[in-house]
Amino acid sequence: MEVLLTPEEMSEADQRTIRGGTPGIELMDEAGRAVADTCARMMDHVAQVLVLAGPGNNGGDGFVAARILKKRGYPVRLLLLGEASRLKGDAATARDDAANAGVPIERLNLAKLPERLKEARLVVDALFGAGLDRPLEGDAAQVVHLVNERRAKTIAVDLPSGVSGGSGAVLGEAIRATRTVTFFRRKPGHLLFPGRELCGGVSVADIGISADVLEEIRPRTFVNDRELWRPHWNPPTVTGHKYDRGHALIVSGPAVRTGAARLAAVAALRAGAGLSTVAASPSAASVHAAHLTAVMLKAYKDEEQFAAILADRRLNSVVIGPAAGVGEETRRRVAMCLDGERAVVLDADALTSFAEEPEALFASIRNKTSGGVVMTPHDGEFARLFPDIAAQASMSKPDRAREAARLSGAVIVLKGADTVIASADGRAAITENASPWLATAGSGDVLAGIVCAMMAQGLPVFEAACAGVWIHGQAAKKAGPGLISEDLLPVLKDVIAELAEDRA
Ligand SMILES: NC(=O)C1=CN([C@@H]2O[C@H](COP(=O)(O)OP(=O)(O)OC[C@H]3O[C@@H](n4cnc5c(N)ncnc54)[C@H](O)[C@@H]3O)[C@@H](O)[C@H]2O)[C@@H](O)CC1
Ligand SMILES: Nc1ncnc2c1ncn2[C@@H]1O[C@H](COP(=O)(O)OP(=O)(O)O)[C@@H](O)[C@H]1O
Ligand SMILES: [K+]
Repeated sequence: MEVLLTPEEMSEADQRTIRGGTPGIELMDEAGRAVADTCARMMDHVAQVLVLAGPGNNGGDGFVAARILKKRGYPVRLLLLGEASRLKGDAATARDDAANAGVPIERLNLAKLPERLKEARLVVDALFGAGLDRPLEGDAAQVVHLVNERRAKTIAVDLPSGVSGGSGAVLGEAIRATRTVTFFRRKPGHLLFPGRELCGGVSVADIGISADVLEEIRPRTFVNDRELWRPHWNPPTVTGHKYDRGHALIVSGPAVRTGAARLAAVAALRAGAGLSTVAASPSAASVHAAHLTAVMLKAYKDEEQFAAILADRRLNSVVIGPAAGVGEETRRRVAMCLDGERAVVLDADALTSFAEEPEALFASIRNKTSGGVVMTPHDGEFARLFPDIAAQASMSKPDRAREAARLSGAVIVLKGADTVIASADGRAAITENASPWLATAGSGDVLAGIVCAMMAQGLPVFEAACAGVWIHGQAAKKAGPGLISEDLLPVLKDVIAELAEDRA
């Protein structure tokens, strides 16, 4: 399980380490050394390196890197943004050490920068890191613009300058790096877009901070990797029964919109639910009957018959929403699904149907005494249900999802290229295994089915949602470029097989 540290948590890790007896300058020396090592690895021969240093400790790391590279025989030049007299503490010490080692240090001059960039084979961006607290403008923005325009090979120290470590947002203007070297642990901004795209490859350097500090800091943001939820997933036992793996129920849309429910129902079965059943109106059921094999079918004429299907408690996890239709009928069915012990995945039209009265939906979710609820909105659906949270542009995606989880009581899967899963207890996981080929019609329906299957198998709700999103991403990798959502279904078998092997 990989934890991510917000800039505030990282600063706490630094401070705890310093209080524990490691001087800050030692941490800075290690950070700068890691940057210098990366520079050396990225150049096949000794050539000119240009270090751009900012006014804080990020700049301090740049001074250390310049000093070490100089000692190793690299021609180095350092350009300082702002006045040397403003440097404080460790950064001021690092500057003096670099000057004493003979590093040529100049004040950064915009007019001369293009020429300096032309001379350099590699640029080190040590302008701003975790301390970025407002948008870059003026000279700082100009510097970034000129570096990006030059398309020079660039190593970012900690973060590409201009990228927020907490949210991945670009504040004003940001460096497009070839590689980013960060320290101790990755930050959310390395995984969240647009930051992720600007980092290039990310490496994490050990700078002498002990993992013990994490016990005190208790980070709440994680990478959605396999380790996060794998301990909760089990392959079938030797003498297992299909009911041991749960029974997924997928509520279908009308006769002309049945595909979404089938995608979810087959996905649920493939993702390991012991049984999967589609519930449909008689006209929709006759369409399904021509297509379904291992998935079962139950027709219902009216609300009473729908209630009779729900009365079977073995159907322990339900998906409602894909192509369900927006309106009162869907709202009523959602309320019926929530009124019980089973786990519920609310997707697509089940979310949009409550755009006018989200509080009613949240009340039904909060009233639920057992069985988890997962909501799987994309940004548009999220803004319909949580307009006030969506309007807070400066809030990070994990914080938006956390707030929505707190408000609604559901686990929120906020979809996209960097899907975030968050729960009301404050945990949030960021996904990095998705493929852009998932942006295709019906892929969300497949995801809803997989998440439903994970809850049917008894995973706790947050872990079930994380597992579902991860498995969806792995399936896309296996299906490969050009996939359509139906292609995700057969390859789920391979993803599940690998999970099972992994344990063995
Ligand atoms: N002892 C420590 O705490 C360590 C810190 N390290 C480095 O220190 C960095 C954090 O250092 P700092 O907290 O000093 O922060 P930064 O060096 O990232 O930036 C802070 C400085 O930039 C200014 N600033 C912020 N946003 C600005 C904007 N938009 N335009 C103009 N000026 C702006 C601030 O007023 C402040 O002077 C990390 O990213 C990492 O590179 C590493 O050396 C490891 C040890
Ligand atoms: N650019 C992207 N990169 C990776 N995954 C993506 C991208 N765009 C969308 N996805 C994923 O594809 C799925 C699309 O779901 P959704 O928007 O509900 O579409 P649909 O309703 O067509 O099924 C989600 O799991 C989402 O996270
Ligand atoms: K930087």
